[in-house]
Amino acid sequence: MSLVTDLEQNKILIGDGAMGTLLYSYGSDFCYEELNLSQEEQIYNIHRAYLDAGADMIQTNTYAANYSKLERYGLQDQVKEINKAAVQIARNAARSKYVVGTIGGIRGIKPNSTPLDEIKRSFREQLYCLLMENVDGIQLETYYDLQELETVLEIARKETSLPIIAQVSLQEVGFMQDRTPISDALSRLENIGADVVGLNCRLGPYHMLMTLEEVPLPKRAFLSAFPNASLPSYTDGRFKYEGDADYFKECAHLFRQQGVRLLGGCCGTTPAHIHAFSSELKNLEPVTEKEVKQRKRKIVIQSASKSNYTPLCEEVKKKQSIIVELDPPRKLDTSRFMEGAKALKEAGIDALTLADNSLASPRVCNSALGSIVQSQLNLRSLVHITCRDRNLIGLQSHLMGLHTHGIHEILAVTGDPASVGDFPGASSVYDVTSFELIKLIKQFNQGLSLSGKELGEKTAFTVGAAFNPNIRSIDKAVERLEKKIAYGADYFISQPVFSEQKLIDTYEATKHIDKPIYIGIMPLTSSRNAEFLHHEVPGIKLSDTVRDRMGKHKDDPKQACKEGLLIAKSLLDTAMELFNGIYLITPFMRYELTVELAQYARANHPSLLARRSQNA
Ligand SMILES: Cc1cc2nc3c(=O)[nH]c(=O)nc-3n(C[C@H](O)[C@H](O)[C@H](O)COP(=O)(O)OP(=O)(O)OC[C@H]3O[C@@H](n4cnc5c(N)ncnc54)[C@H](O)[C@@H]3O)c2cc1C
Ligand code: MET
Ligand SMILES: [Zn+2]
Repeated sequence: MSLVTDLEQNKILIGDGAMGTLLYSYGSDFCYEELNLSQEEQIYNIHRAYLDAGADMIQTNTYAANYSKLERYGLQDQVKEINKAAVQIARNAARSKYVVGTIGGIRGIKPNSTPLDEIKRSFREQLYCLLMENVDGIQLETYYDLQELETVLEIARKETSLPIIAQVSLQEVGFMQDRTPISDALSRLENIGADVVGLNCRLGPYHMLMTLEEVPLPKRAFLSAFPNASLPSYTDGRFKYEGDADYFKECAHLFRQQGVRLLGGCCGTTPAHIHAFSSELKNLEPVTEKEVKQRKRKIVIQSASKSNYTPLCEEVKKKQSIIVELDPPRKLDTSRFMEGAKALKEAGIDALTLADNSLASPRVCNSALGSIVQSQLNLRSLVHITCRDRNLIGLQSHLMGLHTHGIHEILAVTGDPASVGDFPGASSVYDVTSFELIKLIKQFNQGLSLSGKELGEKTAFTVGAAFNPNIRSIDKAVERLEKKIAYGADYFISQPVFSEQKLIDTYEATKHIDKPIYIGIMPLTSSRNAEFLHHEVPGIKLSDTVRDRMGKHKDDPKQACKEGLLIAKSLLDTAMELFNGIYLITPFMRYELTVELAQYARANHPSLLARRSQNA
């Protein structure tokens, strides 16, 4: 008799429930799979408890017993011992019941770049260890990434004719993380040769049942479901699941009605949940027909404001343009900031850029100010977003807020680490890199959140990325530009450049790049400012001539400032010969300096002037 023949003979089989969360509830907090070696009896007792509750099939305690996951505990060299012990314990407990060797997905819910090659290596090793022992089948479970599951299932199918159960985890009702409908995912797994296809983990019966309503009965496979007990709560520093196993009694019938033939539990479930399933379904046959619900197609609409919005990067491709950074204040009074924004608007700039807590110190929220600037001054705002201050939840909520405020221009940057700022103990989040942030923003333009959830509208963001031409090897910086383009960057904004030769070198190194580059120009305000930048800011080097020129006015702040403006104007002239975009950086809220530079550019560079009169 095999598991599959049992299923073929119109039986509903009951699987076991959670292993990991049960061990956690008993106080284990290390590597659950290691317990196969050190706490054999405890694992045996858990298996027995599930069997006594009515399970027809149990899983080996090997969910994470592969190289990639054991490596976190320094146990990567014990893959064989751990899997071997797991099967032996389960086999002893199961007696005549089925034992399946469980292998869990490696890629989690967070976008995870564990390469497929590593996954394959890790998977093969664990699979061989399990197959060498006496298992009745293989259970592949908790796969968020369909590509990963398809890859490992293909391997497993070639290696064994034993029954294979292949289960994905829901992202939301009806869908995988990459927006593949669950019905398509399960049919692909069936086509690769899985004997049982289904769902496990992350969500409970409610979401799984709604999903299964849209899933037809597979033709050559059987359906399985291993729901979580509930959503978890976090209380007193511990994760907890609702313990109400009676709820699973009613659910058992609903799963049966959806055509499920193998029913077990995942996180938070206990022997009591499995008993609820088994006692309700004991004498019932599975359904052989079902009505499948068709999902209503949602229409994703283009953002209302997109139709009449011309992105900065489109404008700058045609004519030169100037954007100016004016950073939100560190204090609550925003009057000088607003005066500056108004003066810059009058000087004819194309956009105001607002940093995101630059140098990792808190400032008035740039999106709040950016929104006020747009609505009160009718001046385009370009807000910077760092990966430092917001986790994936905060980042996405922030993007939705920007969209709501009609802000479409974003500069996506890593962000100076918290250690350089006013709160060195604060955490630097970095859930995503600047590359991934660019991609995430572009996904919003498809109307999808990071996890593939529909946003109901497409955003109209254009994404700038940072470019640092001041590093020693310009080629490396250019490589990063190319990579950022591959991730979706529409244009670049550079760190300030302080030498004409550097401008020329930068032009030469980037002239093949077909995305606009805004070259940074920042007026020096004093000799001390020049020396600080030269000596203390990574990557920035001033030429001797510039330092000498500023040094001559060490004791005369007014003259030093004038000299700084002269230097900036000269750099501006060169930059405007070479680049279409200019990015003026306002030092210390001294907007009169960037106003003067913007006016100078207008007066001295006809192409910019021409565009102004065209727009007028
Ligand atoms: C125009 C502009 C605006 C900025 N605005 C802000 C802001 O609002 N708030 C803020 O906190 N910070 C801001 N920064 C600073 C920025 O976040 C940091 O300078 C960051 O280290 C570089 O940003 P990035 O996203 O381009 O980094 P990336 O290019 O993604 O680089 C990420 C990491 O790789 C390293 N790296 C970069 N180039 C190379 C290379 N060639 N080889 C090897 N490693 C490399 C970097 O040091 C960094 O640690 C801004 C920078 C620029 C240029
Ligand atoms: N079967 C595994 C366990 O219960 C599944 C975990 S899903 C994160 O430990
Ligand atoms: Zn689970």
